[in-house]
Amino acid sequence: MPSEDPTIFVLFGATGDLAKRMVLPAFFELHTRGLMPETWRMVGNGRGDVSHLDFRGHVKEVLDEFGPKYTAEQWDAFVEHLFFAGGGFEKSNPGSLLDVLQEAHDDLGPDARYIHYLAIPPSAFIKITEGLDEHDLIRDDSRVVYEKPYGNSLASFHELDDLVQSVMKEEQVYRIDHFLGKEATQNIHVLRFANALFANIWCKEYVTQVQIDVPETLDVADRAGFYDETGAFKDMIATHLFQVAAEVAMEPPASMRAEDLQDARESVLAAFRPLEADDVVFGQYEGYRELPDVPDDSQTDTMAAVRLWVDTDRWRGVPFVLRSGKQMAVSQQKVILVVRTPQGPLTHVPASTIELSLKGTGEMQVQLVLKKPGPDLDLVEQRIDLKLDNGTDSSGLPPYVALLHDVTLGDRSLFTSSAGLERAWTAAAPVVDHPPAPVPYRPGSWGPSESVRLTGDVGWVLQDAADGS
Ligand SMILES: NC(=O)C1=CN([C@@H]2O[C@H](COP(=O)(O)OP(=O)(O)OC[C@H]3O[C@@H](n4cnc5c(N)ncnc54)[C@H](OP(=O)(O)O)[C@@H]3O)[C@@H](O)[C@H]2O)C=CC1
Ligand SMILES: O=C1O[C@H](COP(=O)(O)O)[C@@H](O)[C@H](O)[C@H]1O
Repeated sequence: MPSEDPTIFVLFGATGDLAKRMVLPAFFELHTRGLMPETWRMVGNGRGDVSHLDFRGHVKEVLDEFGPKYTAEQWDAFVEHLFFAGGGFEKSNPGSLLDVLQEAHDDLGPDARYIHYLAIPPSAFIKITEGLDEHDLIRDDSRVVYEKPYGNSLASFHELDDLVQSVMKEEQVYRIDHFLGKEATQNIHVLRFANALFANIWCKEYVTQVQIDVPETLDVADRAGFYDETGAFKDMIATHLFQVAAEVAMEPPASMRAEDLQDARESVLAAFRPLEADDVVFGQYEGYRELPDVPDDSQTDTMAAVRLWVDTDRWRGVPFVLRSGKQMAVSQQKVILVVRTPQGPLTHVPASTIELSLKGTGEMQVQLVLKKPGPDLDLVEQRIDLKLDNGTDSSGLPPYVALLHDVTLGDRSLFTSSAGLERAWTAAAPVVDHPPAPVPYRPGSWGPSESVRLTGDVGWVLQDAADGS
């Protein structure tokens, strides 16, 4: 359902990497699916002087590389909405943005609302926010989308958020964490709250460990400068994987409305125990320091694993073990609940697992212990595989498309809140303040073997399955 409000999107960082891979294709997909507001314009912004025509050419190239297949008619209908304002944008110098916005208002009317999207490096968030305030571009109906990471530490989170809260209301802020926008992440709620089979075992009495394992084969060569300042812990663990952990660990919300879901996530984030040194292992792949823009003595983590404790009655004593890294053995995104073995007549039974893949529309595997057909009571492990789009005719919306759509509709349920992020950075603070030295690992491996210690007797489920152990 599209919004009826005439809308001017301002895309800061429109020529950048994220815009190219995700945001511009998301605009196109929303438009071709008929989900954009009825009247809209997008004004790209950047520091260079790019004509409207050149920007349109750039967007076409981007779509050819990263977008869905499209027809000439679809492109023609889309391109007329695209404009560019160059010369940068800040408090002391707005470049050409104000003039280009005036032209947009001449077309869409003086009351067209603004949706600002900051697809720029986090170091520029403050400068652009101050500029928006100075030039009266945050009105009562405006919305502002911030990319992640929203802060790099508890202190920098506060510095940014204090400014943001002073120039707009919390309801106007959309802090993106695209893992919350994944179809499969949203399915965690439904799987759990719609099926007693899962609802009843979603607690410490039945689950012995939760693993959120996101190894990537990707390297960081094309964004090494950014990555070296960030590292795996901040890029993935304290951001995306903490939010996914909160989705898994939350208490049932009062309803599925945005405020109730956010409340449930915030409450459980407050129960994340600040990490201790013994709960963290950092790795760095061999060869990383040879990349351009990476110092020879870089201590940046290209892999991080943590054991997180969630101090609620539901989860006390159950480790949530989170791992992610670059140049690892496989690319997977799994939430794995390791289920306790029942007390009963069968002994030495392997643990069963519930595995949820966060990729695409999601998949679920349940690993069960069954009787091997035959005269003896031999046990065998079997997997049930379920594609979560099975039996439906819908492929869902990719995360950036879904989240941008939610921004146009004013639905903040899949965005992080100020209180929630403060709690996440508080739990992460001991590691941010005193990061451990990274242990070297071989590219294409599972990272340093030291991380196995965090999983206790369980071991890394994904890794053991791949190794056949
Ligand atoms: N790339 C990715 O895969 C992902 C990125 N993100 C987040 O998205 C945001 C953008 O990332 P990405 O696109 O990779 O970054 P880029 O380095 O590509 O920067 C985006 C654009 O921002 C503009 N820019 C750069 N520095 C400044 C500055 N100091 N002041 C104003 N504008 C500036 C540049 O445009 P110009 O030169 O035209 O001014 C640049 O093209 C970041 O917050 C990042 O963490 C999140 C998930 C994934
Ligand atoms: O935000 C980020 O996410 C990607 C992984 O995203 P996905 O779309 O493949 O699920 C990660 O590779 C990147 O380092 C990080 O900045």
